[in-house]
Amino acid sequence: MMPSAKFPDLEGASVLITGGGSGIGAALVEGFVLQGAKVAFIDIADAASQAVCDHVEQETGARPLFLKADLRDIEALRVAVARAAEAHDRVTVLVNNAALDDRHAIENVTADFWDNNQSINLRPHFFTAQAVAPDMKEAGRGSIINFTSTSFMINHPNMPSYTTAKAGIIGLTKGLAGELGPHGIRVNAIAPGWVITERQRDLWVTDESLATHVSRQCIKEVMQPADMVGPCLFLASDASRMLTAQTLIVDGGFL
Ligand SMILES: NC(=O)c1ccc[n+]([C@@H]2O[C@H](COP(=O)([O-])OP(=O)(O)OC[C@H]3O[C@@H](n4cnc5c(N)ncnc54)[C@H](O)[C@@H]3O)[C@@H](O)[C@H]2O)c1
Repeated sequence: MMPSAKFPDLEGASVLITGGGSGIGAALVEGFVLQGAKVAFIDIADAASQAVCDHVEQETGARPLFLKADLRDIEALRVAVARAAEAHDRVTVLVNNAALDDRHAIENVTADFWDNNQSINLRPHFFTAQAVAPDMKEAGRGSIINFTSTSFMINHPNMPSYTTAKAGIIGLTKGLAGELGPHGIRVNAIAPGWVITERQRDLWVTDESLATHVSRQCIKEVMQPADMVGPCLFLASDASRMLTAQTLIVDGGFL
């Protein structure tokens, strides 16, 4: 369920989201559009992203801007950021959401696998921030929200490269917050617990694993992508004006 809260300062704001073509990112696209923001999103998946645009337009009457790019390609990422600013004015809210949570056994990880994994799960977070920073500095304000994960806090097995990147995102968040704070730019992270997206259902969820997980949450409900929207809007808006360099854990009280 989308949050009922309204954040008037987000109306007309230029928002850029990575990985908006499915899962949590698609919910974020819709959530910001519902606030009246001008939303662009970067994704590699064409058909899924067009479907998100169609759905959001049908629901809200406003069509988000889909920018097809592979975030591993820094030059393509820079072009996409520039196109978002051209279309919607300078980006003042950046949400680094895209990721790849492929499972991997330690003994099978090659240097190429490791580098490829980091080039999706950690590296773009820096380079998108670098690309939007000049415009945010000029505006004298900005909010950058990086999606990390509770997976590394709960010693999640089977994906050490992913969990390494997710831990790194917190260091990056703090480092950027210190550097950009004097310009009025805030940088925070959101650490979701288990959010049941289509991909989770297709690949990793079993009835048993989900029931066990939910039983350990304080709130005994399966988390949905829309549950990430409210915390993200709050961090994007001036309601959180003095909140920076922090990580909001949104896990239903699992930890
Ligand atoms: N779903 C969960 O349970 C969960 C838990 C903790 C953290 N998170 C974090 O929340 C964020 C969103 O997760 P999700 O589950 O919705 O992910 P998802 O896998 O469902 O969606 C990720 C999106 O990123 C896009 N993407 C992947 N690689 C890309 C690339 N190279 N270039 C451009 N786009 C690319 C995909 O096409 C997809 O649309 C991620 O940062 C994830 O680590 C999710």
